[in-house]
Amino acid sequence: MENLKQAAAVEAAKFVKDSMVLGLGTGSTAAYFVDEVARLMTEEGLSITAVTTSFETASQAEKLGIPLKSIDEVDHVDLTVDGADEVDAELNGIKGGGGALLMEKVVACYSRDYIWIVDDSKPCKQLGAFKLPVEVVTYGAEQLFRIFEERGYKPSWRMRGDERLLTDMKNLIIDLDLGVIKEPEKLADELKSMCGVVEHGLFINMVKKVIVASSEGIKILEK
Ligand SMILES: O=C[C@H](O)[C@H](O)[C@H](O)COP(=O)(O)O
Repeated sequence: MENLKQAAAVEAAKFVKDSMVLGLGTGSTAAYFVDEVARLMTEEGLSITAVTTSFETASQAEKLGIPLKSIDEVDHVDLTVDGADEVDAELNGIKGGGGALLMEKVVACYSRDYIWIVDDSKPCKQLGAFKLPVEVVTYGAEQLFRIFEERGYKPSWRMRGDERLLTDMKNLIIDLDLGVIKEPEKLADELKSMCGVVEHGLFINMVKKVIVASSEGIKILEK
């Protein structure tokens, strides 16, 4: 599995050009891409500026000497490369398994190009086997949890040890166990309209290319 994640990351690095502003994703697959960007800088002399999607990725990039800026300090992002938890045939997906969905979505929104790198366990027919993360402000979170229960969305708090996980942006995550999501766009609209919901892990019509690594090799899915 680790080899596949790395293979997808190395493939994505082929789209990196000198002087780019890169968005660096979060998670075990994206971490290989961050390593690869550092290698391109040191071994091939590329000059890169990066924007990160979590404190965890920022810490990795800093250790590797990749120059970082915040999303508010750059006038554009050329390319963002990130992992995903599920990807369907339309290249819609679920992200946020590592709790970084909000910063990931913000950086993706402001990126000119956006690629996902996944191993072959991630593509699926329909989204929903993976619990859908919803990031909510702490104030009123119990009300949202109760409403999700009433709607049959089987919510659970994202935990870190015995405590509710606080995201990098100091919010909570409620995971919804929805089963097959028949109408992702409708659900996305519903969630976005709920008071106190900051963001959800449905990434619809955002990614242009998905690099899938399997033991057979690399496959690139494009819109
Ligand atoms: O919050 C985490 C992110 O959305 C990750 O990109 C996603 O969970 C995939 O992570 P991994 O590559 O570790 O499976």
